[in-house]
Amino acid sequence: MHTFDRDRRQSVLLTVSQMAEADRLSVVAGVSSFALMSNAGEAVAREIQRRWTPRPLVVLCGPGNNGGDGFVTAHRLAEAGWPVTLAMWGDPSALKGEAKQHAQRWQGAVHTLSPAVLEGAELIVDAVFGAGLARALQGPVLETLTAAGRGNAPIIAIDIPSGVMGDTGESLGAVAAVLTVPFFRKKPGHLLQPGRALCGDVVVADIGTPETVLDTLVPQTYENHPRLWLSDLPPIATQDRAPRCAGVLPLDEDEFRQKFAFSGDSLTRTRAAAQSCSRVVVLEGGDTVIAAPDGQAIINSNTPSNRAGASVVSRSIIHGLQAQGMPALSAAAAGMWLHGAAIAEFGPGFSAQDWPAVLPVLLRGLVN
Ligand SMILES: NC(=O)C1=CN([C@@H]2O[C@H](COP(=O)(O)OP(=O)(O)OC[C@H]3O[C@@H](n4cnc5c(N)ncnc54)[C@H](OP(=O)(O)O)[C@@H]3O)[C@@H](O)[C@H]2O)[C@H](O)CC1
Ligand SMILES: [K+]
Repeated sequence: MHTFDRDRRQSVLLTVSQMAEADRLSVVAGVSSFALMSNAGEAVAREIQRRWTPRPLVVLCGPGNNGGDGFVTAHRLAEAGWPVTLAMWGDPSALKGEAKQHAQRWQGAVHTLSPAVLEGAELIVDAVFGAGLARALQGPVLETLTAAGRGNAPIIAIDIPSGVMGDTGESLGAVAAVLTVPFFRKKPGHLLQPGRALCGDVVVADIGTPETVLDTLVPQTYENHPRLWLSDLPPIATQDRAPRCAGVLPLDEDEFRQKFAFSGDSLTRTRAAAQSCSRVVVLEGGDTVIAAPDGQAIINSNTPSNRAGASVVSRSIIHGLQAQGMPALSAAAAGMWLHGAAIAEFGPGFSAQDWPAVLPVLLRGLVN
């Protein structure tokens, strides 16, 4: 995990402040903020056109750059012949920078944000707040998004559903999207619950951010993926009952609360626990977090999101891997990922005894 190679970069998660820094570094590297926003809004339009034929679509814009992206998406889809209605929360003349420039290119009306603008909508684009969410939704924003959530029109969120905190996945009034399009990399809030469930499908768009910005940012959080640990994987032996995992402390929510008093989101709590006990800690759940004492953390995204309670199977796998010399963080990440993949492949009835038969199938899938 300590070698920051090209493959592992694909799994990086950036915090809200790291993403802002990535934007700043992109500009230094010669990609303008105007271009980043064009690329962002166009990417969202493209993802919509890939999935739906033209139909009445309402874009809900906010007062910052998330709203700016929404103006670009609206502009691009209207150019392509879609019937687009745009509504904005806040005063359009107060928009700044590239959001203002992109808003000026929008030829249609700018309606005031209210539930009434949703009338007749068959698709809704949520571009109210993204990374800049600073407090709970209220007033017309909350009323309009709540009405959108109650209706039948699918919601597409630009960057992250408005109301989900990018660093923690906490919801401050968000409604569920069917599709979320973040840019460059995901943020922890796309994987931590309830954020993960509110995002629907997550499709990361390339908006021209140079990969080299990651050299400066030195991220510490990853989405679990075999590319993080495959090269550390030994042949596997398993135990048939839940063992003590020497360098790894796997805990479900109840066990965690009995042992630690940390509060906050699961990423923050697991990191704090790992640091305090100088071991790799796994907090099992629908958004399992694996954290090392040095601050590195991996969020597992292939476990069913309604999962709760301890898993004898994943603990057995972790123990088996560790017993064969796999480093603790890699063993914990591999164990959780392989368990999630096994459930997806063979169903929840899968047990530790099935493991020797299942592993080759999973490994073949990975190699292919
Ligand atoms: N690399 C990238 O990911 C890029 C992302 N882009 C897009 O930019 C947004 C982030 O833009 P930013 O302007 O920083 O933030 P927002 O648009 O999300 O919102 C900021 C404004 O919203 C106000 N705010 C925040 N929370 C609330 C609330 N609950 N109620 C009312 N108003 C709220 C905030 O007001 P303040 O008073 O707190 O200042 C701001 O006015 C990112 O999400 C992407 O969509 C770039 O376009 C391309 C690169
Ligand atoms: K949004």
